[in-house]
Amino acid sequence: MTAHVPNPSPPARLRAVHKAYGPVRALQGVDLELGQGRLLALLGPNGAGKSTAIGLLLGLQAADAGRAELFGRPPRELAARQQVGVMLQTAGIQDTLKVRELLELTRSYYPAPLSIADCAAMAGLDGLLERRYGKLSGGQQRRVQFALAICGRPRLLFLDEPTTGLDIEARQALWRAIRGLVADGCAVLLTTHYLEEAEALADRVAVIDGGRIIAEGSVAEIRARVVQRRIRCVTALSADAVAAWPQVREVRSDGRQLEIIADTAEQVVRQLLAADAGLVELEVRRAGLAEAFLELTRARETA
Ligand SMILES: Nc1ncnc2c1ncn2[C@@H]1O[C@H](COP(=O)(O)OP(=O)(O)OP(=O)(O)O)[C@@H](O)[C@H]1O
Repeated sequence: MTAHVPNPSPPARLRAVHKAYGPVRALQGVDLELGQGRLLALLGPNGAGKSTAIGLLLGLQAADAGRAELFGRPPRELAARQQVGVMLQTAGIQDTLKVRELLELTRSYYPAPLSIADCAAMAGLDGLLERRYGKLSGGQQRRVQFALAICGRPRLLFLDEPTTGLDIEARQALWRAIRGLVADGCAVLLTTHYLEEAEALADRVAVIDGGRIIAEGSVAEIRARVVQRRIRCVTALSADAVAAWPQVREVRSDGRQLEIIADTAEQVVRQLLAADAGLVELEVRRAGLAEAFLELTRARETA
């Protein structure tokens, strides 16, 4: 990597941003900061304000109050834009062009782009360069979109649902490429509905709901907001009987297995084993990011 003069301004920052569309208050005082070499996952239910936040950072829309900055500059400035790569859900890519032509065109906007061979290797485009974009499968098009996002050697990358429609192998390959970019110092803002994707890639997670950041921290910190344990087993005990025990919050049965959500595991497991000597397939796991996310957003709904 080239040595950069230390720059105190983070790659992306929203400061006390408000944005309304008529009566809809899409963002209500949002602060967000993404540092160099970091991956921030922005999570939220439909309509939470994620696209609006990204739109402001890309300079596609203007804030009603507060500021959006890229590298300390207004997002529309060319110097800021030339350091940014973008993979949005609405791609707007000319589908009569061949993949190689698309890459050449996009590379020409940047001062020091990657070679076509490097883009193809990083995005898994083997054998696709001479194909027309419009004739590719959805997953192949997604990989081309990723190649176009990274071809300018960006220091800041926006990835909006990057792995939607990719098979497991292609998803893992993309995750490897994203990790490589972050290790090289690129800052990445990721939105995803796959919480295991955020869990696998993010240093930090910001949960947005109703236009406000309702939680922010490392994956472990967000996970720790939910202390629950999930206990699974095959038992002769009924779901109703177990649901009445102290520390048990919820019990579900699929007809074969019970799934018990509890505040702590030990006491419930002891009680299960004491009550059913024939109990098998016991499994205890802590809540993941998905459960934490659901609990956080549900808590806001009922607040
Ligand atoms: N151009 C617009 N005109 C009017 N309302 C809009 C417009 N764009 C977004 N909204 C509204 O603003 C709110 C935030 O929308 P936004 O698209 O930012 O959410 P999101 O978190 O990206 O949702 P999704 O996960 O569904 O893409 C929603 O209530 C949405 O209906």
